[in-house]
Amino acid sequence: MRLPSCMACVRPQNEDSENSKRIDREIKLWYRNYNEAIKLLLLGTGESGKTTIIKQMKILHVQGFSQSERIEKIPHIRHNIHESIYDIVCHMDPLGVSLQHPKNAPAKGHITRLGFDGPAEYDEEYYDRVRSLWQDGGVRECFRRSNEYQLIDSAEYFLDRIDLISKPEYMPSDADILRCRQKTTGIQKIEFKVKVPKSMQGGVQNFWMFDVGGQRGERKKWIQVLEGIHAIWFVVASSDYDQTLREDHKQNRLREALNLFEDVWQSRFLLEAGLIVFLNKQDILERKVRAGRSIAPYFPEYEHFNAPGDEYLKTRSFIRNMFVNLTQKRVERRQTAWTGSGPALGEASRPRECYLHYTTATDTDNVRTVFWDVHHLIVTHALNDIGIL
Ligand SMILES: Nc1nc2c(ncn2[C@@H]2O[C@H](COP(=O)(O)OP(=O)(O)OP(=O)(O)O)[C@@H](O)[C@H]2O)c(=O)[nH]1
Ligand SMILES: [Mg+2]
Repeated sequence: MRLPSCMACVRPQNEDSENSKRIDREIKLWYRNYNEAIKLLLLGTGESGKTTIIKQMKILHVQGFSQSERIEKIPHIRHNIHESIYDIVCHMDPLGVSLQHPKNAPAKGHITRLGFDGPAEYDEEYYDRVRSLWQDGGVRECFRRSNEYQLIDSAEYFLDRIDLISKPEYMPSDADILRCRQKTTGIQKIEFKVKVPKSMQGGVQNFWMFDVGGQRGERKKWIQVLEGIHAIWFVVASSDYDQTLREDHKQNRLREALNLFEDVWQSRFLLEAGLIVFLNKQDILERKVRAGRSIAPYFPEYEHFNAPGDEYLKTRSFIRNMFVNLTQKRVERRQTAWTGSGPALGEASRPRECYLHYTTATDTDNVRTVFWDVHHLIVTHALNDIGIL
């Protein structure tokens, strides 16, 4: 890591050695304070779970969600209900799926006419329509085929809770906030403090965690936060193997994650940053695979892959393996939409390592465990960088 240029000019000319030592001490102290925070950056494609991890950091390391923050989420949660039912019913005709009960046709027509934005007011009449549609076998059939169109992951979670959410006194729980889907645009930062073990100089360590939007149109903003990052958490929606991107209906979501990971791994801006991959959405992956939806039609290489365990364990090992393989490929510095072009700056000052974890970002206990596993690694990496360890 380089000294900031403002620090390079504090050393006076013709200093005596005592003075020099004092100034060195001051610089080191100043440098410590200046770089006090360990900077983590969450990267990954759209809907992989980056913001959900930020929310977990708020639950685990800040004071959680205040009453006013919970109230702020209510319109977004209600809109998640609307966009879920809207996207399902709008895809029934294109997929050739009919309503089980023709009496629900007026409700379907009404929801479709409301458009994506939804009703001006979420009243009892609106919720009754959504409720009867969600109980219709045809709507469920179209929901089961949601990998063939774009539907938020929390659709079932919120549609199942419509009775609770429709109440005037409804207040979102932590679980509801973790499930609420709002696309990130721009860059957001959360700061928190974590105790450092005594074996590693003790005290308290500040963290700054940056969250960026993962959809293609958002990635050109990433360059603004790459400088001085200690570790990247690269988040992958492992369950997306049979889905296509919202922004490009021809591109498989998991393939996009693999391509993006390769760009990040090879980026000359991130050579010194530690890299931790979160193979996220394990709960959905397990459910899908156990329901008989194999990864093989989308990734034919799976047929030749051998690993112990049942179909789910084998699938998750296969996905892990695809990411590990990319870290073992020869480095080819490439121009990408988000790093621009320019000369390579040389290789990293130490061998690069990549750590992979299976995660379910909506599960606070799981994120707590994974955070403690990676925390030790990140602190070591960062303290090494500033010459403290
Ligand atoms: N079931 C389940 N849902 C998850 C998991 N991780 C994230 N989600 C849900 O997936 C949706 C997308 O998550 P976000 O955290 O908004 O994704 P993101 O990576 O920030 O997406 P962008 O902001 O578009 O880049 C949200 O509704 C989350 O609740 C998971 O492990 N399991
Ligand atoms: Mg986000």
